[in-house]
Amino acid sequence: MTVALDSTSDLDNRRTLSVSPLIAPAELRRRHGVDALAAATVRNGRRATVDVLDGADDRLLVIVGPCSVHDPVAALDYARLLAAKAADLDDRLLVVMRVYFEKPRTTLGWKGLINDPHLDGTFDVNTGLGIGRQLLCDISSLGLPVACEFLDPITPQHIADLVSYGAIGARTAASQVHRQLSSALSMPVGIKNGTDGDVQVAVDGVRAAGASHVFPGTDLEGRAALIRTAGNPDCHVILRGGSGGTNYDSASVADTMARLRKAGLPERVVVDASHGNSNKDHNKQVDVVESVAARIAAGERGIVGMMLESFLEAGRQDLTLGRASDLVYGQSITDACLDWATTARQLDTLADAVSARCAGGTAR
Ligand SMILES: O=C[C@H](O)[C@H](O)COP(=O)(O)O
Ligand SMILES: C=C(OP(=O)(O)O)C(=O)O
Repeated sequence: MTVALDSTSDLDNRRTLSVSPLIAPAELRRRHGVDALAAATVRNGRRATVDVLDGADDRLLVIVGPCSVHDPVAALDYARLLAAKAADLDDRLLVVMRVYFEKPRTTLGWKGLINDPHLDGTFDVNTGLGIGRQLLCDISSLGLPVACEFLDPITPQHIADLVSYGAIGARTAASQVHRQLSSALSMPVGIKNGTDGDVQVAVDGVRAAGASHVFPGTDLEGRAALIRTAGNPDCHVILRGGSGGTNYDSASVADTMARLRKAGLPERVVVDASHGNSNKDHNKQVDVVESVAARIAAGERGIVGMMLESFLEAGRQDLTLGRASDLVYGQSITDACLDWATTARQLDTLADAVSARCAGGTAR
C-alpha cells in the first residue's frame, strides 16, 4: 500500500517518490514472539557480557559471525556450528554471534537483509524485518546470544529486545543520533573508531552514550514520540584499524586506555580483527588473533573482547541484484570472512590464551 503524497504545495515532496507504511514494532513482535528459551539467552547474554566488560567474569568476549546475513538458512546453519563450539569453550569464552542486518556503505551497495531481503532491489523492508526478527528468535533459541549493528534509528524498536550486544559502526561513531540511540539500548554497545583511525571519536561516543538524553524516536506502536533515556554505562570502544593502518598493537591499545582514563571511563576495549585491522584481507584476521592471544596469555586484561568476521565459506562474492540463486552457499556478499574450520581454530587459540592468563594470574 502506498500513501498518496501531498501535492497541494510545491515546497514538499520534490524528491520523495513514494511513502508507504512501516510495520509497527508491536505488530512485528506479536508475529515473531520471544519464547522463554530465547528470552533467557538474551538476558544471560547481556548479563554475562556486562560481567566480562567489568572484569567480574574472567572470560574473553568473542563476537563472531558473518559480515552480513543475506541468507537466513545459511546463517542458521552457521549458528548451529557456532552454538556447539561456544558450549565447548564456554568456561573461557563468551561467544556472541554477529547477526548483522544493516550495512553502512562507503558509497553504494546492497544495504542488508532488512533493506532488501530479496536481494533484487525491491526493498521489501517489512518482509526484511520479519525475516530478521525470526532469525534472531531462532538463533537465540539455540542458546546463542546475538550481536547486531544499529544503523537505522527507527528499526531498533523492531528487533532490539532480542539483541545481547549492539555495535555502532565506524561511519556513525560521531553521529549524535547513534549516541542517543546507544544511550537507550538495553544491551552493552561497542562503538568503533572512525574509518580514518580516529579513536577519540569512539571515546567521545562512549562518554556521550553514557549520559541521559531526550530525543525524537518512535514508540512500540510506531508513533513518533519523545524518548528520555537513562544513559548506557556498558558502552566501550572497538578498535577496528583505519585508513592509516592497524590499531590492535600494544601501543595503540595503551593509547586508547590513556584516552579512556582521561575521560573518566572504564579502561577496556574490544579488538576487531577484520576491517582496518586486516585491510579487508580475511586471512590477516588470523595474525590479529595470534597477536592478541599471545598478549592475553601473557596477562593482558584491557582487551576484554575480540570481533571476527566468519562464515561457512572463506572469502566473499559479488551479488548481482536479482540473481541470488547464483550465489555460493554460505559465502559473504559484503566483506570477506574466515571459513568455519579456520574460525574454530581461532576460537581454540583464544580459549587457550585465556587458560594461560588464568594460570599466570596477572592484573588488568
Ligand atoms: O563491514 C562491512 C563493510 O566494511 C562496510 O559495510 C562498508 O562496506 P563498503 O566499503 O563495501 O561499502
Ligand atoms: C560495518 C562494519 O564495520 P565498520 O563500521 O568497522 O566498518 C561491521 O562490523 O560490519
